[in-house]
Amino acid sequence: MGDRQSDSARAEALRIEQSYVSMLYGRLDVARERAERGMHDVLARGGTGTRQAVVEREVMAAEHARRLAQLSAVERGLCFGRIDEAGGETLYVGRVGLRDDDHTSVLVDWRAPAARPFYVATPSDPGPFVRRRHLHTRHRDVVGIDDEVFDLDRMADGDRRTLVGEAALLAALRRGRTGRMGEVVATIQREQDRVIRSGLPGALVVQGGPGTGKTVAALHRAAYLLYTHRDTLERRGVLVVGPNATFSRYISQVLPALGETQVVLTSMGGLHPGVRATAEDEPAVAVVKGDPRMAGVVEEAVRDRERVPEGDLEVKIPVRTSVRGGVEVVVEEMMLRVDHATCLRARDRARGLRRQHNIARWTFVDPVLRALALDEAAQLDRPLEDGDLQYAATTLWEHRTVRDALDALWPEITPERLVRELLSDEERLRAATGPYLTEEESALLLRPREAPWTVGDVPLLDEAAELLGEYDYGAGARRRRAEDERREEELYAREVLTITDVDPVLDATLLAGRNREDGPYVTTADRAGHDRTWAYGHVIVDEAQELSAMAWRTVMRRVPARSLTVVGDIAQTGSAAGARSWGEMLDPYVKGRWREERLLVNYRTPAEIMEVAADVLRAVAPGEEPPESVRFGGARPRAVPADGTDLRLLVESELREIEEGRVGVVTPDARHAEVAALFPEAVDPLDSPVAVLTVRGSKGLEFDAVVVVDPEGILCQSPKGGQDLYVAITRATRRLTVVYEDRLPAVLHRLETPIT
Ligand SMILES: Nc1ncnc2c1ncn2[C@@H]1O[C@H](COP(=O)(O)OP(=O)(O)OP(=O)(O)O)[C@@H](O)[C@H]1O
Repeated sequence: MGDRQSDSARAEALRIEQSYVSMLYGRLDVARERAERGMHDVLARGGTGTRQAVVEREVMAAEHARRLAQLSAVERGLCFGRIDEAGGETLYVGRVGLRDDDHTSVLVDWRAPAARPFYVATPSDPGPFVRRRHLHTRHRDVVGIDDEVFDLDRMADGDRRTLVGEAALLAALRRGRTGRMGEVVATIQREQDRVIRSGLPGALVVQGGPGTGKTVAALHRAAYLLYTHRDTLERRGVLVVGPNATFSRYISQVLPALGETQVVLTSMGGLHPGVRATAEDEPAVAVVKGDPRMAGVVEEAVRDRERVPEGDLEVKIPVRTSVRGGVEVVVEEMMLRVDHATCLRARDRARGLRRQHNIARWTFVDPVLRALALDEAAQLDRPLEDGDLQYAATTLWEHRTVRDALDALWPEITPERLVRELLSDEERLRAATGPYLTEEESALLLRPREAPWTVGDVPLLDEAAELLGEYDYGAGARRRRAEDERREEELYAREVLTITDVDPVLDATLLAGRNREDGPYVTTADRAGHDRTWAYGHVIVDEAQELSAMAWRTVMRRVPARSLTVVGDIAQTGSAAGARSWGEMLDPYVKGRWREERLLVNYRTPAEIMEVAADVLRAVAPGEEPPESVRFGGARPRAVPADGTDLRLLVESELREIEEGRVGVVTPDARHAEVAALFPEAVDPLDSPVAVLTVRGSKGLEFDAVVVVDPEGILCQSPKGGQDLYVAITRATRRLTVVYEDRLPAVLHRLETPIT
């Protein structure tokens, strides 16, 4: 009887919600048709007219295009919940705001202030609200409902009869993992909401244990900030820096699913345009490279490229050539000389200007060239008039020998060449590190010339780029001119926007780009991603505990306004050059201006597995408390000896156990290749059902079942081995199996072992 009653209550609730949701999709269709028609009309008007008319047309076309893209992105799960007040008022919350014909709001955008109670009301602090209802939809159908009741007594009778469901959050967390992080707008928790809606200025640190939703909250924060501060952020863009390229792919779908595209996703290894560094340095090398003293080393390396000859400068130039057998040969040469003091003066003047090396080069080259020209004239007994001197100097520059001689003293040089030669040339390295590093530290940096770029090299490249300035100064000037022109057009477009009073969400940057006859259709994110000197409006750094002091210098250069979200967990620091405290890394830039939010609930890993992780954490970081799991249940975490275990069969049985989802096999660095060879089908760490990863490669990811291979090997692989084991264990959303070699590390005593 009771069951039948609740069945009919569910059916009744579903019917009511379906009718409302159908109405919302109707509104969405109307809005889409309107945008499509608008676009069509604008394009039909043709492509000629005054500049004003062209810009106006572009304004409208861009507006309709943006609106269309936004309306398409919200089709799936358009409306995901409602919140009811005691007085009978109801607010539906969804991915976008919609109004009816009378301009009454029928759906509130999740980022709008009005939607906030949907996320923050709780039974202990409900405000005027009595119930939160989650709606689950498939395509356009409402297929499920979950209710959270704050105050049964204050609910209207009709509503009380149609109460249904289980906690929406737990349902969301139980789903099998797909290999891509999804958005969680429907189930954002109160503590996460505080992070998401925290103000734009200053640095916000989001500290939280594994699985507390730091990443997911930070990405929703990006969407919230772009919605709330669109004016500032759309022009400047938002940069998200993750630990590696796989992680960037893992999170890449979250923001587009929220309708946001103005975001650049990259990793530390990708922050220097033109370089994709993936290799990692040995821990001892990483510590030296990440040390702030390296800024001095790079500066010294640049100074080392600003030399004067030991004595006078001597350069041979050809005086007479003849062609023999079709080849030009030098018949007579002369030696030109510039005295040491003149060279020294030229260098000191060029350095004194405090301009970047490649730009100051001309201040050095010019007087030396003139002195060479004067010497040439004196030797040939050919007095030079004032105007002739410049000409003679320019002519000398045509000689390869002259250019080579001056390049040897003050070369035009790229950051890549500077850093490569610094790290592979013992003499250069010694000269540059001398004032800053010990001999042992310096020796650690030396490597072969053909060594691949490492992630730790990127801050050095960035530092060098800052000090060197543009390579090919002429090209730089041309690019800057083009940028100025573009900026002017953008300003013009903005004015038109104000005059024509169209929707302010229109991106004038896009508009200016479209106005250019030559340029491709370039978004802010596109332009920013290719420009090392781009100043972003906001920067989000994930797994931020791994960044070295030098890496922070690189990141901070990208955000002069110092508006940042710094996401991480000090207890998970795996890099030897990483953070021991947030203050240590952030104080040099935002002392007194950073605030911390803590996330304390683990949404990923069930309590049984977290108990095992907690033992590991206590051993490496006494006093640190692991986050509390929101879920119990699942299989008991277990340990099996490697001897007598077929790893392939074990993984296959794990795949069967989870039915839907993925298995992650986590190994010590040294055993990765050997284990990966057992699973040739595991080609993609995100898309294959099985992924074989080192701990570093698994950072930020999660798997339904995790198999940790050789825990002792992980513990011993670096001074941060304990933290690594903690990270490996906490990747699991449902099952954990540890495969140990000779004996199980004592810290894992809680695991169930086979009875022997
Ligand atoms: N409010 C929520 N609703 C639904 N799922 C959530 C919520 N918060 C977090 N999750 C889920 O919990 C898991 C862990 O989240 P996330 O990866 O953001 O955690 P994290 O703190 O960055 O973890 P780690 O430090 O271990 O990388 C993800 O699957 C995420 O989707």
